[in-house]
Amino acid sequence: MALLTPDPTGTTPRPGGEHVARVRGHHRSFGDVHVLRDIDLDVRHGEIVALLGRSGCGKSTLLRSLAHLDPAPAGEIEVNGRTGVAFQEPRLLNWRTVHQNVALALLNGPERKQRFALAEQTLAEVGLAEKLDAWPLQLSGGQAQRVSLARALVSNPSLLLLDEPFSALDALTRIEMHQLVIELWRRHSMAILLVTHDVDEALALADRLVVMDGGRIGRTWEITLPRSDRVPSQPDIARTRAEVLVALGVKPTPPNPRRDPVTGELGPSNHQPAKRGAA
Ligand SMILES: Nc1ncnc2c1ncn2[C@@H]1O[C@H](COP(=O)(O)OP(=O)(O)OP(=O)(O)O)[C@@H](O)[C@H]1O
Repeated sequence: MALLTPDPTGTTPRPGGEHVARVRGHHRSFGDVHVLRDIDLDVRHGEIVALLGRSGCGKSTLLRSLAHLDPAPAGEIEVNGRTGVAFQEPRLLNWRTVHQNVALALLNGPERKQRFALAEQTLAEVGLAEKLDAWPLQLSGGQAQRVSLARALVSNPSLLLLDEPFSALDALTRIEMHQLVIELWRRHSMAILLVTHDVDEALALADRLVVMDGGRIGRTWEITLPRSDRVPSQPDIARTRAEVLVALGVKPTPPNPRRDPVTGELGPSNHQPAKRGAA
């Protein structure tokens, strides 16, 4: 049975229940290939869940089901309220301005003036108030991804779905985007489901980490520390990081003793090669 609750009109009130999304027994095949098997997943109101897994394990397929982008979902998929989606590529319309790109996400919603006012407000939230009239091709990769975030947020979703939205960005821009996501999450009281390959990104952003393996949900870690305390609690984070990597099939890294370049012996060395001509 497919139980879908899309909200194209944007009129569904915020639900009082515990879960913003609830998936039960979801499976998905493409021809003979079973990509998702018997998936159960809950996303609670206001939490950030990171979905990790090796390439091809079915993360994007699950996210597409939650975003109502899959025409053939199987099992029970219930989403309370609106969803917004941002993908790895910004997917902007190059023949529309930044302002128009964001306003278009509200096409089935309020009247034109309000659509553009909401788009302007959301673009200001992502730091692009000055770029309303810019064309997508005039933007940097980070700016384009901010527009994509604004487009996902403008309808005030209760569940923001992010499919590796920062993986193509440079490291510094990625850190800025993480800070932006946390700011937006605080302001918009929404839940976020983040698909990522990056364990450190997941640890930096998520309240809960879910690992997928072979089309199934595997282990889950609750990050119980308040977000503000997360940075000082490095031992907990390091342990979870190591466990997640093992769950992803990455062998634990052995200690990395330095091999003395001259003697070949293992262990830290302050050996300085002798200067030419020294006695
Ligand atoms: N429309 C489709 N038709 C046929 N096969 C598909 C389709 N969409 C996805 N698949 C297959 O389903 C599997 C899972 O794809 P999916 O994109 O969900 O994986 P993923 O975990 O998100 O991978 P990545 O991390 O590399 O993005 C892959 O083998 C993919 O080839």
